[in-house]
Amino acid sequence: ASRASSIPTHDDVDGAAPIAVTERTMIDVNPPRGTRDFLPEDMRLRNWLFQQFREVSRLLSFEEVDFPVLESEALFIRKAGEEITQQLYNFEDKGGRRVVLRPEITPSLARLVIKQGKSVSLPLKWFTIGQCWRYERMTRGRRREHYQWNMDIIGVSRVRAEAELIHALVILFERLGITSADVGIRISSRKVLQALLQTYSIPEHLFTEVFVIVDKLGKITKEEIEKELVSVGVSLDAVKGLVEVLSFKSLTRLEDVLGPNAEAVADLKQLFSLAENYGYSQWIQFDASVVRGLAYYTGIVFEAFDKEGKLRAICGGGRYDRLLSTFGTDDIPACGFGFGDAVIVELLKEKGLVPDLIRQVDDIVFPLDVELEGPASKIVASLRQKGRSVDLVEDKRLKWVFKHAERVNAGRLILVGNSEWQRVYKRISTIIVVHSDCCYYLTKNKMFSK
Ligand SMILES: CC(=O)Nc1cnc2ccccc2c1
Repeated sequence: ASRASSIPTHDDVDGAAPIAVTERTMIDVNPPRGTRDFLPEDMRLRNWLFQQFREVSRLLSFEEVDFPVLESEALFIRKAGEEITQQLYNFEDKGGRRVVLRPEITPSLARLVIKQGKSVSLPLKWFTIGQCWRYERMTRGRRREHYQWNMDIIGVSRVRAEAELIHALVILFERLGITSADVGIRISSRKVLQALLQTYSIPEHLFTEVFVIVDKLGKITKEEIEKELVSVGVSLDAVKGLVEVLSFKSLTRLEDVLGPNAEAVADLKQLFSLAENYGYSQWIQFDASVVRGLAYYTGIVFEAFDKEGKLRAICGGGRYDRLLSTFGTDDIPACGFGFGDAVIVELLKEKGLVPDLIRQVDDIVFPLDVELEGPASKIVASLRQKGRSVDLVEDKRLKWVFKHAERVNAGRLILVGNSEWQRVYKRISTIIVVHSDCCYYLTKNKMFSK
């Protein structure tokens, strides 16, 4: 909590005549619940991470796009019971419109693709990094906002698209110094569950709800999962069958159950074969329990996880071939992933991989006399003109300036002096240079280097 200033009020000072006090209470200097400020050090890490995201996007020849954080609520109203739609940061604006702070990026991307219609040629490979919001009861003390890197491929129906997206993830992890011993990528397909639900003749309109419930595997108990499945109308023996297949970790076992012509098996085999050629097989594994919690996935789904099992999913994604048609246009195949800025930083800290991002300044300019402010300004202007970052310092003692030069890792310290100073520092010209690799200290008429 912020320190409130303590001004005596009437009751503090007994007996005194009431005095008019202008209550100077401090505003709460903390950001809203569940949100963060970024100090320079935090911002250097965030910018470094986002620079990695951008560089990987460039390597995959994705183009950057952006959307408003504020969206129409209608874009996110879905009836599948997803946590994300039950925590909408929604409100009515002054025009009486129902709006939200977006909880995810994909629906905005779908909206823009539809808006562009024929004016964009497919396939599209778009990426963005944007803040997403959720309104969580603070009981869980979890954050209400995070930044997400999203990569999406629109207009490619073959699993080549998923293979490309997974390549992006592998490149990103490798760039951060993370290996396949630290992180794995679990891959499955919603067509696995779909095929099973059909064998148990469960009606299609239940599929999405079943997916969202099954995604809670590992987060709630099996009994609760079974109870929720039965409550949406899945027969008990179907539940048993589902849970059994969801424990599969081998494609051949899956093929035994679904048969060699199952689409799910063909897709996954093709994906694992492409992975061989990309050279990232050691990063991926089939795991039938991966369903992901978003209602709109229709095919391959994947998520990256830390092999020590200490953290929540690092990122996740999948194919969503029906989303655009639910927004009223013809089917356009699509797949993508979302990669949050929180878990990855926790992982980097765990692995000691957080880079040492020091503050850097090329030059510090310090006029030694107040009447040298003018000449100092000329020096500053010419240095900045040359593209050097310059920190102009004034009203400080020289001792402080030297400390500051070290603190900000200055390449050079430029003291602007005049003839008097030359007499004082006999052997020193008016320009004293502090090199980053060795500092020159000045004591009374004597100079030595560290
Ligand atoms: C670990 C973390 O901060 N997760 C997080 C934080 N804020 C969100 C906001 C919207 C949607 C998902 C979110 C997820």
